Amino acid sequence: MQPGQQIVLEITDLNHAGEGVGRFSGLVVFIPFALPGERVRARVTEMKKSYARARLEEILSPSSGRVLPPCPSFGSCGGCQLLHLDYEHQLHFKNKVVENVLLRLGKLTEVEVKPILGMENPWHYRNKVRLHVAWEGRKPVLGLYAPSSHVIGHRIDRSPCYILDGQLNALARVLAGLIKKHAEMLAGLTAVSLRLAAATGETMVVLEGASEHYSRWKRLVDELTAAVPVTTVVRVGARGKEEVLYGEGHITDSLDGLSFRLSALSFYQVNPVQTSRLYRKVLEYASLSGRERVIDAYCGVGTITLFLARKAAQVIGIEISPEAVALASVNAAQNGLSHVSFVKGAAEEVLPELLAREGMFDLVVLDPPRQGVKQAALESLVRAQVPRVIYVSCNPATLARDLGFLSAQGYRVQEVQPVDMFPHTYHVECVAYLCR
Ligand SMILES: C[S@@+](CC[C@H](N)C(=O)[O-])C[C@H]1O[C@@H](n2cnc3c(N)ncnc32)[C@H](O)[C@@H]1O
Repeated sequence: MQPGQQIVLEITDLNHAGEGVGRFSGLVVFIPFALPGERVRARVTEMKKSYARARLEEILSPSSGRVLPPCPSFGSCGGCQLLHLDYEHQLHFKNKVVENVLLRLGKLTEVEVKPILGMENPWHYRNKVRLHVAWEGRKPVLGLYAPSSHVIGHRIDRSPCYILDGQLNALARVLAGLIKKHAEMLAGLTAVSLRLAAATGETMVVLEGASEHYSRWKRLVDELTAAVPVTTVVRVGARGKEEVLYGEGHITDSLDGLSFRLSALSFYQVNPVQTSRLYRKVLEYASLSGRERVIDAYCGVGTITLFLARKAAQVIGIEISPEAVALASVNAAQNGLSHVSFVKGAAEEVLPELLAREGMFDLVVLDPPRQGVKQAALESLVRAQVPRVIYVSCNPATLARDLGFLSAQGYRVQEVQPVDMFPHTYHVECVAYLCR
């Protein structure tokens, strides 16, 4: 086999990124957009020692799960990878990814992986989008990047995004028109993020970029806020410095009876329907009686912390971002939860200190970024013999690595519940429950 060669092969699997996997002359071949059960013709694009990559050219016999992608940008936009696969098959694929990775990377042979919690309506679910501004000569174009590139793959003025909330699609269209109209004033604008608080309808627009002429961006803000309901507009400049251009600089959402203030850079789950199911699962595993002392590590603006606090005696949140910690404290106060506190710092430093200094905690919740939990934090759980741990993860590979470590150190992984937070993409969220 060599680059440029045409090959015909059967697709037997999908890899973690949703690409078709087959074999040719004994070598594994990855083919984006090919599906298991298909026989395809493909052209080899890359050869490595242990695998090859190829471009799909013709589907000789299609999979029963293949559907026509509704979005005209599918394939050229980096947002969705699975729009060609029907939703039931997507859910099945995600369950398999989790099972395989727990076995392969975590060496966990006896873990029960529950059937993934899918969405009843898996469309227009996202409450946030980051749109890039690409300058085609002097003309700015607003859209989503193509896969692994800095070229616009989906222009938001031409067609809506099928996984983005309808209100944000409408806002994005108006914004794209205004950006084109005011092109000469917007030098330096690189990206625009839109966020919706789905329960309250409040919206935030975040303009990103560096310019010597920010004052000129004001025209855009004036016209935008006159044309569509926008709650606040913020500019984020170099080193994450925020400047409020309109409104208060934050929006407020509510989830299961709790309200959360969010600012331009706060982490907040992007799928409100599934977030509620995810957090309820955490609460179910926590099975709190009201007497427990709990730590919520990687707590963001205090979302899971406050869910837990309604049922626990004490909850301490740990978070590295000072802005998120400040919002978490505001959120605790505005929900009237006074037995909650937050510590600013890295979980790998704060968690060992808290566990050594503050006596026994009944439960630790972990919800790290994609890199997973640092070794020092995991070791501190083992040392302190924390009886129960709940691990929320957006990356099955690091989840498997960390569960593998904890299970070798005396924890038993009772159950793993995948939750489909990101339909039509290869991403999968999980909640794992562990006991000593
Ligand atoms: C996946 S988010 C979870 C936030 C929150 N639990 C939620 O559901 O909204 C991960 C959070 O961890 C924070 N973070 C990243 N690295 C950290 C570290 N080393 N120690 C503590 N927090 C960290 C990020 O700022 C982010 O708020």
